[in-house]
Amino acid sequence: MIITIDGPAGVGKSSVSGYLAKKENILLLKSGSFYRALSLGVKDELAALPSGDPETCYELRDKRWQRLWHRIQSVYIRQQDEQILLNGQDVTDRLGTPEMDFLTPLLSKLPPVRHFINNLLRSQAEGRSLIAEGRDMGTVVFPHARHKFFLEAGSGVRARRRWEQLHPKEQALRSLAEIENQISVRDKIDRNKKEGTLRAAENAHIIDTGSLTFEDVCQIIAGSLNNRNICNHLG
Ligand SMILES: Nc1ncnc2c1ncn2[C@@H]1O[C@H](COP(=O)(O)OP(=O)(O)O)[C@@H](O)[C@H]1O
Ligand SMILES: Nc1ccn([C@@H]2O[C@H](COP(=O)(O)OP(=O)(O)O)[C@@H](O)[C@H]2O)c(=O)n1
Repeated sequence: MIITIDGPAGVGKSSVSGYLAKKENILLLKSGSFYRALSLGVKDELAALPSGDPETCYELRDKRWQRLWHRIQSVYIRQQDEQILLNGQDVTDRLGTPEMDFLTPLLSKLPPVRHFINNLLRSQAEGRSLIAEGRDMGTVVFPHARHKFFLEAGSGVRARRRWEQLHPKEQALRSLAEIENQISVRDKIDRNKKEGTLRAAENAHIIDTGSLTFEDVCQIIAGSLNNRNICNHLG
């Protein structure tokens, strides 16, 4: 059984899918973590590009692109339990930084990068029951998934949730408006990708989480899965 949960940043994908995967004792594949790990792996090459954006050199297919592509193909990413290993090293705690928030959409909008990660995700999933969360799990990576969900909420609500996740020291340094702006920039890139566009699959159950609690969302999904064992202590 494959369950997909897609949606934009801060909408609740990772917390809801993490909870459900634990309750069901099935694999959770966080596709964003794979894109983030790849960005971390080629961060120096990205920084060397003008404006740090690889799109131009990809379109020109020039030497800089060949160097970057060669480097991408040499990166080895694997999920082990809940950890993400980059070339054998646990990098899970290094993936959620503002730098990775910025770099990852720039890399993930390139079609060959998406094909590279899609193959990795499918190979991790082979023959297993799982929840896959991200942007295009229900539309591209697992189009035949039995259960598809798409979470949405306004950027203001999502920014507040992200801000509340920060340590008080970081909250003092970053305003809500700055975080909302960064989320909107990321949404724009993710919604305008040539491939793997952020959008709901036609047969996805769309849930607006903006005015719902975490528990509400879990219950709606559990109800839709028609599985009383999931979230049963919540209801
Ligand atoms: N329905 C909800 N209402 C309020 N807060 C939520 C809800 N769902 C998730 N959260 C909280 O919002 C924050 C962002 O959620 P997260 O699951 O990391 O989003 P995403 O994976 O979509 O970026 C987390 O602190 C999470 O606990
Ligand atoms: N299936 C996916 C998942 C993530 N991504 C990219 O990776 C970035 C980080 O994804 P994430 O899921 O870790 O981000 P959050 O929604 O948790 O903030 C996104 O902004 C996308 O650019 C993607 O292109 N396709």
